[in-house]
Amino acid sequence: MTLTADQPTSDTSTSGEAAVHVSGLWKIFGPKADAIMKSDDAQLSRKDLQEKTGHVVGIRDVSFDVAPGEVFVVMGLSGSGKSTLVRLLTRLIEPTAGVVKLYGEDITAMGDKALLDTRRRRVSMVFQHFGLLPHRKVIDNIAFGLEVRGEAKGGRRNRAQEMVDLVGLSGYENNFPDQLSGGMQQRVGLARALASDPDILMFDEPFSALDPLIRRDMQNEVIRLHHEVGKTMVFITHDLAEALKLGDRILIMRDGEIIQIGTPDEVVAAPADEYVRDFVSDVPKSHVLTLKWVMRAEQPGEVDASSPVLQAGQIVRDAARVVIDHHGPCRVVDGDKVVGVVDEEDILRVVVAEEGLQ
Ligand SMILES: Nc1ncnc2c1ncn2[C@@H]1O[C@H](COP(=O)(O)OP(=O)(O)OP(=O)(O)O)[C@@H](O)[C@H]1O
Repeated sequence: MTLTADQPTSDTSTSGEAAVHVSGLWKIFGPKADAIMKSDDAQLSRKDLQEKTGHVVGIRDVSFDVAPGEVFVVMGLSGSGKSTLVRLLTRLIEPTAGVVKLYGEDITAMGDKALLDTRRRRVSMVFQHFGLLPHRKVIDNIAFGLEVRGEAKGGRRNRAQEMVDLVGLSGYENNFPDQLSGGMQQRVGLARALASDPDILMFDEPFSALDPLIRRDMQNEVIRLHHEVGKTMVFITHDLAEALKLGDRILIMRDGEIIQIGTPDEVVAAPADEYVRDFVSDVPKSHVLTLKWVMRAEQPGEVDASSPVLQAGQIVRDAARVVIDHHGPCRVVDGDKVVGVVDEEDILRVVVAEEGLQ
């Protein structure tokens, strides 16, 4: 979600119990992964390890927490390890080392039955290929997970109908998947994922196959649904614009490693290295940066109690009108405390730098 004045910047550390807790997670692909993990070879680069042993490092020593209700985006180029990571989060593939906890439950230590149960209760996945059952109507596709869970027919029908309405598919309940457009099929996928009322929704590049306008609609749909149902979301994408639009925080991966974790404005304003800088170089800064990145220290006497007040977390573009209309410095506050000032020039500097990009 883009940050607005009344949305606090999400903290990079999470207090209390995390929705997803990952620590020291590794995945090495190949028959001798466990032996490699215990040897010095684990320290080799992905390329060197592959050349020496034929094994591939999918994920290397990854740790992070996702807070309840957060939209956490994992982004990276093809081959960076995004799909491997999301599969490890539900143990669809076995980690070579490390711990994954979902709402405090250590799934890496569970037996098969407990794992299945936790997966069913806690998580729903939405994939790029919708995985709809072609011979079932929309409503029965949506109810499928509830059926597997053994819920009674009446209850699951009602729940599925609620989900049909929630994702805007009313009137299409009795259609078959191939009678729907790609965007509508993905809405069925979303409704099916939500039907079982999971704590966490995981999306693996769900909109990559959709054309740009439908894709934008679906991104807005995810934002709307997040406002309505408030679920924790882990969203995988290779598209930076999508990551910036949806993420409270973004994890950027390269070669199976974390390069940066930050809020959209942190990633754009303070890229961790050249790889991230390259990614964000085309981003229109005024759409992402918050006032905290463009404000300056207050000079004595330049603002007073009548100067407009703006929140440090407000997006530059959204604050521009107030600042420009005021014709003078405005106060920037974090909570009640004045933390800096901005004037027309500070805003224009960002906007003009952005013009230079085009
Ligand atoms: N089963 C496997 N066996 C061997 N190597 C694998 C396996 N699965 C993934 N890899 C390798 O692990 C690395 C990470 O792959 P992964 O699919 O997680 O990346 P990705 O970021 O999701 O890429 P894409 O966007 O193309 O799906 C790649 O080098 C890939 O070739």
